[in-house]
Amino acid sequence: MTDIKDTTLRGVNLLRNPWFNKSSAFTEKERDELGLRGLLPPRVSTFDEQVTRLKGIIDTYEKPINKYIVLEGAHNSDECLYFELLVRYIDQFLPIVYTPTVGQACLQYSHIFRYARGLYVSSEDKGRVRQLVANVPHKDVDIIVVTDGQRILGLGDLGVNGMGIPVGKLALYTACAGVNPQKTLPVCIDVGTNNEELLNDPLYMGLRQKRITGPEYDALIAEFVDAVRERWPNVVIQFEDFHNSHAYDLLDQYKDKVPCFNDDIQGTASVVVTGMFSAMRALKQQLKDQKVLFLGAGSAATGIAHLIADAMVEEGLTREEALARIKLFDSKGLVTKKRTAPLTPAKMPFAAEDAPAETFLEAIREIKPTAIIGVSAQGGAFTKECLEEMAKINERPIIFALSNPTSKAECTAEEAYTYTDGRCLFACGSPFKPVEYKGKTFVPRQGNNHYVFPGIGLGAIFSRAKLIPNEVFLVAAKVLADMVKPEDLERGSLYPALSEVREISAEIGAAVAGYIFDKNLAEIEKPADLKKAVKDAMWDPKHAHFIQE
Ligand SMILES: NC(=O)C1=CN([C@@H]2O[C@H](COP(=O)(O)OP(=O)(O)OC[C@H]3O[C@@H](n4cnc5c(N)ncnc54)[C@H](O)[C@@H]3O)[C@@H](O)[C@H]2O)C=CC1
Ligand SMILES: CC(=O)C(=O)O
Ligand SMILES: [Mg+2]
Repeated sequence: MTDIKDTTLRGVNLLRNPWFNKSSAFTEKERDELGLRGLLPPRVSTFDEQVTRLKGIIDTYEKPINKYIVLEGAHNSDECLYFELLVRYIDQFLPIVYTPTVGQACLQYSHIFRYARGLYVSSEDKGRVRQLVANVPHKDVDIIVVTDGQRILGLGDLGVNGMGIPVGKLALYTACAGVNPQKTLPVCIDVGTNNEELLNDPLYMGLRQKRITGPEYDALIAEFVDAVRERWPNVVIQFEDFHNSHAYDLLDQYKDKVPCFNDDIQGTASVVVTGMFSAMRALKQQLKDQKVLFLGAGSAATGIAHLIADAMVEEGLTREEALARIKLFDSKGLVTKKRTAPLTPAKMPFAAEDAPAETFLEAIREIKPTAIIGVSAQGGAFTKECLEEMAKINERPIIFALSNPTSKAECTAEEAYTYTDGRCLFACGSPFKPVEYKGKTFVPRQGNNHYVFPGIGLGAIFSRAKLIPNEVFLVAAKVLADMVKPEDLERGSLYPALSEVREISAEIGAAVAGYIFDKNLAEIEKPADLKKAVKDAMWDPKHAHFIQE
């Protein structure tokens, strides 16, 4: 037997270490030689038996949040077992460790907290972030997901409670793309919170202060980026769920210096462009002929809008023509050049000359979009009237209700199919069950960055990318689109089944790595068979052997 794990841990310390613990699966010989004899029930379990046992425990809980708590228990006691469960039952457990339940977990984070995981950097740590980073037990870290908790899904400012998101995203890196969990690090930057409810919650675990911002904030982030790069020079940094007021600034500041990306701006754009490509296949139309109206004009909307424009330009439009086909409607109405407050550089290119509409419904009537894309965190904002209007204007309207968690979705799948008389092409941010409408079963799938960020990160890690160019997000969108089968489209699915996600991530990983190699942005030699090399590099959840049997 090869691959013998080397650890100095013995006895109970081994059982308490989630990277090495096999619990009841430690073999007779391991129990003898590692000081475990007597610390476990006598019969050795198989891995399958352990999976069955854990699944059985989780299945006894009805409330998703309780399933989350039990799953996190497993995450923190035996990572292999946790990830095997996720991989085997991805459809069942993704909605628990990710949206929507992770949203609930973040809301309650300081009340359900049991195990510390990852790295917390607070504004009180200014000047000593290197010491904090030195305390991290990981030898190597390939990828960090970092948030400051200010825009957690569509739930707003959750301060340090936002740590649930980096933890969940990194769980997907391992389950969906085979990134070694021992080389992943969730990070929460705590600069305070402006959420009064949390500030008044006696159990809240973050700093009890209003958020710091400005130069002090920038300096803390810079100190953090420098410290992690000093210890792990190739580490990929994924910025996640930062408020719009910081998201673009951070990306602009670091994208040409370190291998990083903003998942909400760039990962989301990639997955939504895939959804549009699939819709084009179903409609037998081209992207360059669409008119897209967004509800929301923040990080996600502008990221998507720019990548859709890029894809339209690839189809032959000039940039000006492409931009003119896209409009944004935000909390102040249609984004126009007539606004008194200056528009952000991300919004500016899409600004209409004038505001012919006060409400979103009026905007639909006026602009006559072929697609509406909701990234506004306004649950129910795609009203019956909006959906009916879209169905009046279009034979097959494109309706993407992408806000998370489910409570923030602009409409449900059922509403979308019902109010468009079963004619719409629909995608959602959080999962919805299949919908029966007039004898047909529609299977809505998620236009959620989870289809792409694990593969993009995998490609960047594999190639030891120096930088992550924006073009890879269109590369990933095309790879994912190619994996959508005619049978998927038949059922109204604009994305492949989640059960294929490891294959999807391997394909995206290879394509992204290929792009990075070709642009001379890789720090290693390109292997002859890149796809095989990427696949071979993926980590599988299998318990280690500690002793030659
Ligand atoms: N499906 C997916 O993969 C992703 C979904 N999202 C979701 O998109 C939502 C927005 O995320 P971000 O763009 O990062 O947030 P953001 O805060 O940057 O943008 C929100 C936008 O919604 C607008 N808005 C607020 N109230 C509105 C109203 N009543 N009517 C019209 N517009 C309104 C705001 O003006 C702003 O432009 C969140 O719910 C998030 O969960 C974000 C990233 C990925
Ligand atoms: C999916 C995601 O990244 C978000 O809702 O923020
Ligand atoms: Mg996000």
